[in-house]
Amino acid sequence: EQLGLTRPTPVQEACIPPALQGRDCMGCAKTGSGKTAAFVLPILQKLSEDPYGIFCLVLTPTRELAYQIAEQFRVLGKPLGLKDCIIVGGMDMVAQALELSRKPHVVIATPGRLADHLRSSSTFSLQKIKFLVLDEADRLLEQGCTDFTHDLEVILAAVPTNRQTLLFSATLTDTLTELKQIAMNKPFFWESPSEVRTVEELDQRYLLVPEKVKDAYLVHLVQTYQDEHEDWSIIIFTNTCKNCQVLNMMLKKFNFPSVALHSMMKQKQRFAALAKFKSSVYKILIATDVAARGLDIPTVQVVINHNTPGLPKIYIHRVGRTARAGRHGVAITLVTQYDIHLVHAIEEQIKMKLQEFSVEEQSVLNILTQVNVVRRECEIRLEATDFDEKKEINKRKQMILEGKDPDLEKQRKAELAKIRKKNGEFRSRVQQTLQEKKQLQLRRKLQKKMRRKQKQQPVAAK
Ligand SMILES: Nc1ncnc2c1ncn2[C@@H]1O[C@H](COP(=O)(O)OP(=O)(O)OP(=O)(O)O)[C@@H](O)[C@H]1O
Repeated sequence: EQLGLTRPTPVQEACIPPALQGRDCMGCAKTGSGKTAAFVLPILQKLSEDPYGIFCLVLTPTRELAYQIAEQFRVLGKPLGLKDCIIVGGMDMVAQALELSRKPHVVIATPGRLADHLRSSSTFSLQKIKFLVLDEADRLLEQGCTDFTHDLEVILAAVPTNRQTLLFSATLTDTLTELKQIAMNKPFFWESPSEVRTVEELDQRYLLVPEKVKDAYLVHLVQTYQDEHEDWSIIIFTNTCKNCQVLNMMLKKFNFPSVALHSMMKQKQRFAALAKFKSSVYKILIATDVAARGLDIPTVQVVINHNTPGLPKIYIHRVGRTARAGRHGVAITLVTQYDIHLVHAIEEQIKMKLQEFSVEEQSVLNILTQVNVVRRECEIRLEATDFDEKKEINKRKQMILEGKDPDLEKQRKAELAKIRKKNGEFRSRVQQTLQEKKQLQLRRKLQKKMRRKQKQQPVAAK
């Protein structure tokens, strides 16, 4: 009541009772529908009945999301005097180990850093946890650009089997089989009943643009929003860290209040950028998919996809950063001639058609040359800062911070690739042998049949 939550959302209404009854739960509900409170509330209820630490472990794919979930635990758990602890990469490991040893009630972690702690320290134990939560569960199991599977193995080996497991996401269905191996206790499964996979309050548009004039369209869209709206904030998603950085430099050149968020930034810069965007110091956040999932920023009215997402799932999460908790929002996807098949795949998945967004072409043409010149200038400036080289250095630094040896990691990856290649070759050899055997059997059968026929023919002739 104090927080203005007067009625449960459908996913809360469906999943809180079975969670309170002690059942494992898998909740698949649309973006912005209150999945976080759907697991936080029953956990707090159970914790209040039998408080101890470490009572619950929440895993989530990004560091920003871990802080956001912790915030929800803090707000809802304040009357209980809840003690939480956030374990994510890019932050001081010693301080984290100390916090873990103090037995907080709830640990909210990204898998990589938590697995590192488990490998390297014996100052804490997850052996007694009652709840294991995987938020954005499908992402945690995917082998995407960040592969969590090895770290998950380490974590799952450290938690008890008699725990209660809660899995949530807006896109669970592709990974159901894998998820059931984690929520083993005949999980209660709930999926929002609507066929369309995005929220009704979201106006979904596409804008067909030639690749070379994409940025001019982007500048035009942002300018229009700035001119026509008083209270506005936009997230622009782009495909790479470098593009994210260039676009931010470019929009700044045009005096737009923008800030970037991507994985090549230092963690402190990432948090600062997000905090300033949340508090509307900056009205535009340019981000890679590190911001695609889970972030709950109610003021975001527009999402612009500077590139069409390659996977419908990513589209669903990106556009879900607006139109949250019953609010309205717009998502505009810039589509080039090469991306039309991607839009079709998205439409097929979300079960609805995107509508065309109309733009006054002349206004775009008027700024085209200027935008392209500014973009080129920004690219040259960025190249001068060794951004690509930094990427390599950052990767190595990050690994060292996480207690890994970069060279060993490289070697490990190469060996893994070798094993995968060998396995692939072995599989194809087996398949080939099987096929050859099949053909041989078929040939033998045919020969037998022919022989039988030949034997019968002279008899018939007689
Ligand atoms: N019962 C409720 N009534 C009103 N608002 C709610 C309720 N429960 C949660 N909310 C609010 O809805 C917003 C979205 O919730 P939340 O971030 O949990 O969404 P989500 O389903 O996890 O979305 P995503 O799939 O994008 O991660 C939050 O600001 C939260 O405070």
